[in-house]
Amino acid sequence: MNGTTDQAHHPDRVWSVADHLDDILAKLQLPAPVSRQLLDAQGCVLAEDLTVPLPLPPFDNSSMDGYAVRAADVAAATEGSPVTLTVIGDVAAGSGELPTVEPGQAARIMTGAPVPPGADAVVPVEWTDGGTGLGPAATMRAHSHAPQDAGGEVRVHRPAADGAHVRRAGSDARAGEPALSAGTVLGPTQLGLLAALGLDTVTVRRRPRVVVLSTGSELVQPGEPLGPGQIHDSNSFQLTAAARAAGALAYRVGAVADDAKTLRTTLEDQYARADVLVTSGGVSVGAYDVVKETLAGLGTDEGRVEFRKLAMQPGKPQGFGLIGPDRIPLLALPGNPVSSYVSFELFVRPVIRTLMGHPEVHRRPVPARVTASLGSSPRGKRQFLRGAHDPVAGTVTPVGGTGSHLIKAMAHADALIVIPEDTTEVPADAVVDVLPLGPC
Ligand SMILES: Nc1nc2c(c(=O)[nH]1)N[C@H]1C(S)=C(S)[C@@H](COP(=O)(O)OP(=O)(O)OC[C@H]3O[C@@H](n4cnc5c(N)ncnc54)[C@H](O)[C@@H]3O)O[C@H]1N2
Ligand code: MOO
Repeated sequence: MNGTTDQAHHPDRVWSVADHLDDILAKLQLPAPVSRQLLDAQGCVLAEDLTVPLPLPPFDNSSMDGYAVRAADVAAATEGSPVTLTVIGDVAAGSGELPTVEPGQAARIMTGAPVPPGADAVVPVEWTDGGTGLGPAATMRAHSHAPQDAGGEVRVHRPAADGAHVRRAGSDARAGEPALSAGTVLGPTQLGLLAALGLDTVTVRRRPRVVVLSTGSELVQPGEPLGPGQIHDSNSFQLTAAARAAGALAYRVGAVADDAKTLRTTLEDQYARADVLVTSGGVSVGAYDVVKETLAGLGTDEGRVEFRKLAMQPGKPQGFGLIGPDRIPLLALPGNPVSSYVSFELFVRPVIRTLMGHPEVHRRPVPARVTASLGSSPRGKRQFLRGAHDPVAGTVTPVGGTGSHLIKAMAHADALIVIPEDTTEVPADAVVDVLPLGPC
């Protein structure tokens, strides 16, 4: 705040979900694209338009094991009156030197092998006697057992039209045409295409490095016994896993006690490896709400974190700012486990997706019919309930109640049910928006 009347940042302002999110996204700076080896780019977003450098396939090749022939030679072939051709050799996949097929000749050819000069069609081996003289063949004989089949004669029982069983050079992709456009998420098939095009590296947006730390003197690591008043730190695991699922490289820092100095030095230690900092806990109005105390009091050189009230439930108290010399975005989420997870979905996930250049920044809402009454919802707040979504039936069933401590119920839900600010009752069979929480 600048001391004058700044309505937008007045401490009493109640922020809408959309305004808080817009403010966060507007302050992000996209990192420069990087070059990555293909498999290191999996799941990343392409940062440049790519052009096909060479045709696919690079040369005319056979789609069948059989005989490369001149179509005119076999036009009259039938089983009763086969056409006999002289076999001039084998063309295997990877063959460099190719024989020329003259009239009356055939070259035995394997799937993927280049169609030799002179030939304009391929007759599958099943339409021939395979060189055996014994009627229709089911297969070629292995070269190691019957090397003589690379020569001699073959009887062709059926005609093959010009171009039959030939995969033309460039029939998949022509040199110079677009291969993939910037913004494409690189999955297995896209990486396969890049490899086929001969590219070994690709320019992508790098995955943001997200550092997650939880705060609270009551927190104990899983695996440790609980003392009086203690609970296990679940948020840092949940949020780190959620950051990974969103596409980030996420690092979990153990829970920090409610001590301003420790929190500050712990955060400073993370500056070098963080593109985004996420904290949980310590943001409400208690006497030990150390995140708020520490970050709200940062000097201007250290950045500024603003603590806000949002018109949402759960997730009312939120902090956001840019801190440290590199002005790293920091999102301070509320400590209640459901609140921190819902806040992650609504605010941190879009940050990660924006930084990685992802075309789908937001979860897409889908309509669903509620199978039971959702009860009352606070007026003026956007409420996010947990639900089990059945996309086939188009229904959603509430899981657990509204309490933001209900960790087990959340683990059994797969969607958030969104109740708009102006809705106060949702009866059974009403249609609501749900946000499915699937992997993409
Ligand atoms: N007088 C008021 N009290 C509270 C208000 C309010 O407006 N006035 N807001 C409530 C709301 S809403 C929320 S949400 C919480 C937010 O609290 P904090 O962010 O300060 O979080 P803590 O107090 O540290 O913890 C809250 C709750 O969550 C548990 N917790 C915290 N961290 C973890 C963790 N890593 N793993 C598992 N559980 C965690 C903690 O033990 C508390 O039970 O404030 C309300 N209070
Ligand atoms: O907003 Mo708190 O997040 O309701 O529990």
